[in-house]
Amino acid sequence: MKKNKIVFTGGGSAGHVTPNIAIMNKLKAKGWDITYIGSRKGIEEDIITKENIPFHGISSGKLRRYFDWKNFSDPLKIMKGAMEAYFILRKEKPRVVFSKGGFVTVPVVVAAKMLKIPVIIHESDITPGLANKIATKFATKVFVTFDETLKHFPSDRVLFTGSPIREELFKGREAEGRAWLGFHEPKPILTIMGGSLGAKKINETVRKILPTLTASFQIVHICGKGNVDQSFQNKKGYKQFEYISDELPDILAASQYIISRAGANSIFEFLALRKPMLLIPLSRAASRGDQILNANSFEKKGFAKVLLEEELNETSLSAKIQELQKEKEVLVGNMEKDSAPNTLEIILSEIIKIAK
Ligand SMILES: CC(=O)N[C@H]1[C@@H](OP(=O)(O)OP(=O)(O)OC[C@H]2O[C@@H](n3ccc(=O)[nH]c3=O)[C@H](O)[C@@H]2O)O[C@H](CO)[C@@H](O)[C@@H]1O
Repeated sequence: MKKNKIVFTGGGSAGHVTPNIAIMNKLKAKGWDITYIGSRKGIEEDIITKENIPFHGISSGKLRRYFDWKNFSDPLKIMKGAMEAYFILRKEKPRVVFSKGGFVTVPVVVAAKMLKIPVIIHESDITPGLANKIATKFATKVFVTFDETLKHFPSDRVLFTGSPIREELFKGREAEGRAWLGFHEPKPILTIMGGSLGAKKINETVRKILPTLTASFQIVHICGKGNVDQSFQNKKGYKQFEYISDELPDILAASQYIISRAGANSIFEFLALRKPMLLIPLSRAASRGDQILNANSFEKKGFAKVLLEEELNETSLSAKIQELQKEKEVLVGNMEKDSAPNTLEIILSEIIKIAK
């Protein structure tokens, strides 16, 4: 077995990748050697190679609980992925595989189990996704972001850690953010983030009320790959991006308000940065409803306002933004009182314990 090697996996959307960065950077600083396995051509390849971490791409397929013609071809892709993962792990000989979820992780954890390599998984959402449900069967330990999630996993293997947040996010500089955006007016900045892959209905509704919005705010709109609308490119006080990487800390530092999907990692980042947020969770029609639970938990704790996608239209969005402005101080006050666990320390010490 090679000394000090840990393999990370996770992908499909940025939420299954960015928390790994927080942990990998800390482990690297402690002298651990890190390698990543993700899907070929997935969002993870770009994000991870930018971090200078060796990346192995494998074949991956989606697991579905509903009929789709791809249900015939995807199992073959998953089997191919498992074989590829098996040979990578056999060569890399890590002490632990850390899996952040997403379909690509299933073949990796299966291969790790075959090679008797301990597996740790992290579940970000209140209820476990299908990939993590399967992966749990092969896991030595399961970390969870929400304490409400503890009941969904075997009590002897689950640990409440909270959400690992990249350190860079706390180093944002407001003035640099405003300068980079070219926002020089005193109006507050409202950042709209439709999840790491974008959100069509949020994008459309925002653009419909843009004249009203830009009268009160300067708008940063992260709309997802292929969703930038060229007809709004020269609109004053409105900047669109497909995805923001290195500049995100500065932009969040410059933002007074956030409108976002309720992806677990994003909302814990906004909480840590004390940003008043309006959450528009992905609907049950398009998901298993995990974001609705995430959003409801944040609303109940007084950290966020929530607008359901089914109720999203120009009028409801405008009204909720006004509520957000009115309740800003209360929301920030509640966030200030939150005592988050010492996530990175807990996670690092558990990983190292299992790796030894
Ligand atoms: C459509 C879908 O299945 N969404 C799921 C996915 O969301 P998604 O991938 O959108 O994940 P999150 O909102 O949890 O995290 C997104 C991450 O990407 C970063 N980011 C985002 C946009 C950007 O321009 N730049 C950037 O760096 C955010 O700071 C955050 O760290 O994983 C989450 C965590 O399991 C789930 O809660 C979501 O339900």
